[in-house]
Amino acid sequence: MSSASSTTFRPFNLALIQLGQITADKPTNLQHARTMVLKAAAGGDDPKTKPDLIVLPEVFNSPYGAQHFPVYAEPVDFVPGQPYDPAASPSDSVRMLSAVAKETGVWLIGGSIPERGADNKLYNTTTVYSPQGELVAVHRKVHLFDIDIPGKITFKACPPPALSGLTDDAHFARIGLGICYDVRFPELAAINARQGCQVLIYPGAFNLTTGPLHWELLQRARAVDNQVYFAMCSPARDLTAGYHAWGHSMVVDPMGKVVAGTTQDEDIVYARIDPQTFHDARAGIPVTTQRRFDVYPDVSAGL
Ligand SMILES: NC(=O)CCC(=O)C(=O)O
Repeated sequence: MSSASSTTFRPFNLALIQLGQITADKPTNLQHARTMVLKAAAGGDDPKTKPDLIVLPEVFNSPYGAQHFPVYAEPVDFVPGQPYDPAASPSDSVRMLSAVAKETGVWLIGGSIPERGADNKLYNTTTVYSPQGELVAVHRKVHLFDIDIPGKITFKACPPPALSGLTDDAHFARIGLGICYDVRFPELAAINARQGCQVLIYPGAFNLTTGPLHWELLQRARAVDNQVYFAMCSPARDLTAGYHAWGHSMVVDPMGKVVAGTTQDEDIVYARIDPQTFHDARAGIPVTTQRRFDVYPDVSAGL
């Protein structure tokens, strides 16, 4: 992994798949996700949108809900620093994601899946693949979604918390990963930005109560706080499902402008990630060099 100061940042194309048709049948979900990755890889109407990096949403292979995660969980058995052959993975999802990344020759952030760890605990896990199909990064959701807004939404987290926050050095940028509720914790994004990430990508699935109020607000806040590109990729809304996702997958630039997005249906959002916008934001409003850790030393501890 390169150091923060030497990280490359080149223009690249990003595609977010706002996946629909997430059913109770996992093989059907995997097949549909694969079809949509192939579609996204072909690019949109404009050939200039052909993506270098494709993203799937949070929990793309299972219905969303703490009662479903133990049923759909798969072992991944990835140990950082040790060789890992995705084609021989015990996870059906990992094998599919690796194969489709290789087939299309694009980088792939495989949304997230319920994972059963070697410790027999459940995790909500993102896996990332190179265009050769290698598993290059794994992120386990750090902050678990556990809220109670009376009369609106109550969601109890099932898996125990896990720490990770791995970043992925793709050839064009350093990309920081989080999952959904992680966006509410500015510290995680700040740490990744200060480790040199220029782009933060969080698969997510907000709901119809907090989505309209906070989904865009939080992404624009994290983008402006850190002067980075920020993107979240949601499942499409399915009112017949137990959990109603907000949708609205979007990409925000380092000035806080929403540069691409969609509404609630299945769709593919294409965006051009432009390092010039990143450099201009940091040159024009130089907060990244103006921080006063002498005044707030507790925040700098450990970073
Ligand atoms: N999947 C999640 O973590 C949902 C988070 C959410 O909806 C929120 O309001 O936060």
